[in-house]
Amino acid sequence: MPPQNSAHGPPFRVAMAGVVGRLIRCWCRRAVGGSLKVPALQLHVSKTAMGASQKDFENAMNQVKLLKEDPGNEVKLKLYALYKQATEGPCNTPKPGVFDLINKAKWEAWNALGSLPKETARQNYVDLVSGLSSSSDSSSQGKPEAERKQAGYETVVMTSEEGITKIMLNRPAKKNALTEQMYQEIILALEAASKDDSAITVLTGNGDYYSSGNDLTNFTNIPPEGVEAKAKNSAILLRNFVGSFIDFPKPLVAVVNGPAVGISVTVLGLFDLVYATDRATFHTPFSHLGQTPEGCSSYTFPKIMGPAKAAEMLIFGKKLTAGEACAQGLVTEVFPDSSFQKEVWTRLKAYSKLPQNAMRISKQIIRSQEKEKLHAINAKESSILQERWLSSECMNAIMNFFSQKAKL
Ligand SMILES: CCCC/C=C/CC(=O)SCCNC(=O)CCNC(=O)[C@H](O)C(C)(C)COP(=O)(O)OP(=O)(O)OC[C@H]1O[C@@H](n2cnc3c(N)ncnc32)[C@H](O)[C@@H]1OP(=O)(O)O
Repeated sequence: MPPQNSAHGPPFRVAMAGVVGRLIRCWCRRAVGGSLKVPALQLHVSKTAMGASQKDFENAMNQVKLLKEDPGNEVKLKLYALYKQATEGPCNTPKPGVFDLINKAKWEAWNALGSLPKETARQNYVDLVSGLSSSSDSSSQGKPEAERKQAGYETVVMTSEEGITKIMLNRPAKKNALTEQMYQEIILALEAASKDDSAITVLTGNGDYYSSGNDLTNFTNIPPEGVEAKAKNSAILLRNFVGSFIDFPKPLVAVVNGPAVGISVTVLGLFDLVYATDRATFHTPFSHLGQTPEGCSSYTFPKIMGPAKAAEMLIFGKKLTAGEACAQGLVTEVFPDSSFQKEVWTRLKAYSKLPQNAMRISKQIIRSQEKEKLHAINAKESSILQERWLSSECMNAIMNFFSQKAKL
């Protein structure tokens, strides 16, 4: 008998029978479909392959997603083969049948690598992606500098001006819901911002929302390996995403231009300043979604606002106004919507002229006191969510959203 939260247990059967059967059939088609996918989309990473080159490997996997041009099937096959070799070693599966053309091509590409060591395959993957990225970037090099918009991002807009790097979530039609690509682009953007010459980094949203949190369609893109693998990969992505906020070395400011939901609220506890328009609201409907807190909020929220107020938000899903969030210490200051942008940017431009190194070192002294603890909490929250995502409570809540477009 499979466990209650198994992909093949009751929740899955309920979903199959439910009004969203069409959606599930679509998942299944994707799962057995013959399309040739670039392996970066499968974020499962060998746990044994740790160290600096593993980080390069993960970055390369993220870079593949951001390629502007399709590299073509030959290169995709090469990437696939190197990825498999780097993570699993020499080809270990039976050769697909003669009519299974795509899987046969993939198998042959992997098999052709023979006994190439995992480390070499990982290095070759990184080198291949680096070559692809630089040739795809070269097409944007002739852009006027005045644009100051940094190339390579599709779901966020990254700009640098007057000592401030701004990362703007850019899916206004979907309320800036965070897709997997968006999480990855934010990780990359934060990494780039941490190394650029700006004094301050800002995260904000385009349109009327700051962000509606995790894009619930993320849960519908099930890989051939199944829902357990999906949950595992999502937990890795979540952990990396939150980790890049924990480790961010410079002053980090949230310019909350409208309502914020879910993970876009929880990570606010890791920012140095949170400025909000009076139109903003702060909502963490985790229990409604059968989920549990992330973004280190199980630790930062009780610390910031006290355990009772934290419980109201994180357990009972109480939505706070900007004024309430400010009174509870989650928001630094609230501005009238009519003058929000002007007032906030004037303030930030003044701050950006303060001595950079002093600001950076001050931040690091503050963060260093609990960095390890935050990473441990992030790991724990991510692993608990990995289980939660497989629960019937969570699956049913997501089904509801898609079947009724239920508003929380
Ligand atoms: C891998 C890491 C995982 C980390 C996990 C994090 C947990 C969380 O973040 S939990 C929070 C998840 N978010 C939600 O539950 C919000 C769901 N959305 C809503 O409740 C509503 O859309 C809204 C209250 C945010 C806005 O309602 P409103 O009536 O103003 O606008 P809509 O017509 O509903 O939205 C416009 C458009 O955008 C789509 N959309 C909005 N938010 C999401 C979302 N989170 N996921 C997917 N899609 C979203 C909405 O479906 C509409 O799409 P269509 O125009 O195609 O209908």
